[in-house]
Amino acid sequence: MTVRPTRRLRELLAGPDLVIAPGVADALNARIVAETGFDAIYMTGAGTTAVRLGMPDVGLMTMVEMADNAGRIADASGLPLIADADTGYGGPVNVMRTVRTFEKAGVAGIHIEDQQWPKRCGHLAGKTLIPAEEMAAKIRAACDARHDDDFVIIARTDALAVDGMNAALDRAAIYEEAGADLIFVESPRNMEEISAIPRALTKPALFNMASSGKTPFLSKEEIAAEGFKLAIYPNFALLSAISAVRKTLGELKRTGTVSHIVNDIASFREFFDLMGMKQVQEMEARYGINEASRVDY
Ligand SMILES: C[C@](O)(C(=O)O)[C@H](CC(=O)O)C(=O)O
Repeated sequence: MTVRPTRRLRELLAGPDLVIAPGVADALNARIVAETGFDAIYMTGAGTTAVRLGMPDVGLMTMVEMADNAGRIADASGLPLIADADTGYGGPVNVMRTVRTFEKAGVAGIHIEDQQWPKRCGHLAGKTLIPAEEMAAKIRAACDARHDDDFVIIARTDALAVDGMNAALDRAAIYEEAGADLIFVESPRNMEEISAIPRALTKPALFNMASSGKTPFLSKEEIAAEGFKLAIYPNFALLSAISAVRKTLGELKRTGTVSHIVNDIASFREFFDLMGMKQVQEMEARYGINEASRVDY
């Protein structure tokens, strides 16, 4: 019997190692995360907004759009997925529906944050917060709503950038008390702030290895040594893709041909292998259809 993704995430979190979850915004990149051998995966909200809307992370995606995207990533990767669920998309009753919708999508856990809606990327200026008690009620509602006790609820606070470290840690304690399984203190700016976070908590801590440069770029050993349990790398796959696509299209525009770049990019074969064409052919063979397609591609 296959182990539920929620159980697998719980087992990873209970294990001795730092859990590393590269972020993606779509099913294709989810395949690459699985192929590379990671144990867990993250759905970035900033990346999802970029890929689905071509817009910045300022609270434009709806709950259903986010859960739909998450379901596709969970399916394509086969890995336990931690998904960005922004603010939970409303008050406690909205949060309950959010939890159930993400659960149904096959997600293993979500983080919800204490920003006011419309929220913005945690590494941008101009954030505003809801009161800590309001957020605590949302965390309680999230925990009550889950059908699967293994579904992981992560409370994120954006208070550090708004009200400072003491306020952020006070909020973290309130969210722990409300039942959060993990705590995500957004955008620590230096080693002193980074170190203070896991030390102050009673629950495991999430480290956001964001690309903004506001949080120092730490190695997995350094992140683990500080006492964090889960590290997300939201946008590095997407940022790599932007550079690669720009280079390829720039060459096409400049030279009018692709002949000189085909060896530098993924081949047609690699593309279909990555998408699971071999497995599709096996299924076709098992069900006796499409004899003609069972050739090498
Ligand atoms: C974690 C995050 O919410 C995301 O959308 O992935 C972003 C990450 C980023 O923009 O680098 C965040 O607000 O930190």
